Amino acid sequence: MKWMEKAPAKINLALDVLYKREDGFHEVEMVMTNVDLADRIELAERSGNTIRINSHNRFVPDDSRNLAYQAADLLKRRFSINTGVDITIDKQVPVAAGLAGGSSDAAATLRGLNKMWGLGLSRNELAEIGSEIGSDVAFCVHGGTAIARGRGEKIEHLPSPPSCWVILAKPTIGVSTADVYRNLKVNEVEHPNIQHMVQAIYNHDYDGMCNHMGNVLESVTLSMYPEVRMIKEQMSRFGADAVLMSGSGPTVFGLVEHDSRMQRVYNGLRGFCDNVFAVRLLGNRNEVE
Ligand SMILES: C[C@](O)(CO)[C@H](O)COP(=O)(O)OP(=O)(O)OC[C@H]1O[C@@H](n2ccc(N)nc2=O)[C@H](O)[C@@H]1O
Ligand SMILES: Nc1ncnc2c1ncn2[C@@H]1O[C@H](COP(=O)(O)OP(=O)(O)OP(=O)(O)O)[C@@H](O)[C@H]1O
Repeated sequence: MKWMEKAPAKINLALDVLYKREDGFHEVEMVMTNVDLADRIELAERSGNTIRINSHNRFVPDDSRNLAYQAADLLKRRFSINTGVDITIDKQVPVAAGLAGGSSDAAATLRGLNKMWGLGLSRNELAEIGSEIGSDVAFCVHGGTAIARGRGEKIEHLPSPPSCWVILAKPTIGVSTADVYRNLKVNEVEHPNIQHMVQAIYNHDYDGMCNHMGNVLESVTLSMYPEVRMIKEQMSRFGADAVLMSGSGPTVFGLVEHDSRMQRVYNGLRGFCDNVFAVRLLGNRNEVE
C-alpha cells in the first residue's frame, strides 16, 4: 500500500529575533504561511527493516542526512516499528532556499507514517517529535498560517491571510541558516512589528499585511550576498506590492494582488533569475490534510 503526502513550502511574512539563548539557538517570533508550491512524498512499505530515500534531485541527500529519513528513523525508534519504508521525494521546492523544503518533507513523512503505521498520534504530538529534527518542522506539520515562537516550535494558529499571488525568486546560491544567525547583531537591526502583522491578518487587510512585512535576517543575508539585494530591487521595480526575503534566504518573495501585474513581475524576473515561480498564498491548514 502507498501513501501520498503534499509537502508545501513556507514563507515568513514577518520574522523577528528577540535574543540569543543559552543553548545557542535564537528566540524568535515569526508569522509563517504556506504557498502553493509543494514536494510530493510517496511512502511505500518495504521488506526488511530499512529506510530508503529515492529522489532525482542531486542536491537532496539519499541517506541519514535527509530530514525525511530522520523523521522515519525517529518514529521507528520511538514506537519500535520493525518494518522498512521507501520514501520517494518528488522535489519541486528549491533546496537550501529559505522555503523549508527539507523541513516540510520531514513533516509530510511524519504525517504519512502516522497513518501508514497506525500510530494514532495527534498533530501536536507529531509537531513535538518533528521539532527534534529542526526548528521549522513543527510549523510544517501543522501547515496553514501561524505565529511561531521559542526557537520556532511553539505554534499558535492564525486565520488564512488575504489571498494573493506570491512571486518567488531564488538566486543560484545556497545560504547556511546557521551562518546567517551567527552574523546577526540583534541590537543593531530594525525589528518588524509582529502584532501589527497579526492584526492585519485577522482584519483580512491586504495593504496592512504588505506594510508590516519585515525580516531581521534580511540585512545579514543582503550584506553577505549582493545578488539578493539586486533581486529585491528588480521585484519592486517590476511592480510587486511588497517584497521580502524568506527565512534566512536567499529566496525573495513579492506579493501581488492583481493577475495582470503578476505576469509583469514574473516575466520581468525571469530575465534575471533561473528559479522564478508564480504561486498562490495558501495559508489554509486543510492544504496539508
Ligand atoms: C530561518 C528559519 O527558516 C525561519 O523560519 C528558521 O528559523 C530556521 O529553521 P531551520 O532551518 O529548521 O533551523 P534548524 O535546522 O533548527 O537550525 C539550523 C541552525 O540555525 C540556527 N538557529 C535556528 C533556529 C533558531 N531559532 N535559532 C538559531 O540560532 C542554529 O545555529 C541552528 O544550528
Ligand atoms: N528532504 C530534503 N530536501 C532538501 N534538502 C534536504 C532534505 N533533507 C536534508 N536536506 C539538506 O538540508 C539542506 C537545506 O535544505 P532545505 O531545502 O531544507 O533548506 P531551507 O529551505 O533553507 O530550510 P529552512 O527554510 O527551514 O531554513 C540542503 O542543503 C540539504 O543538504
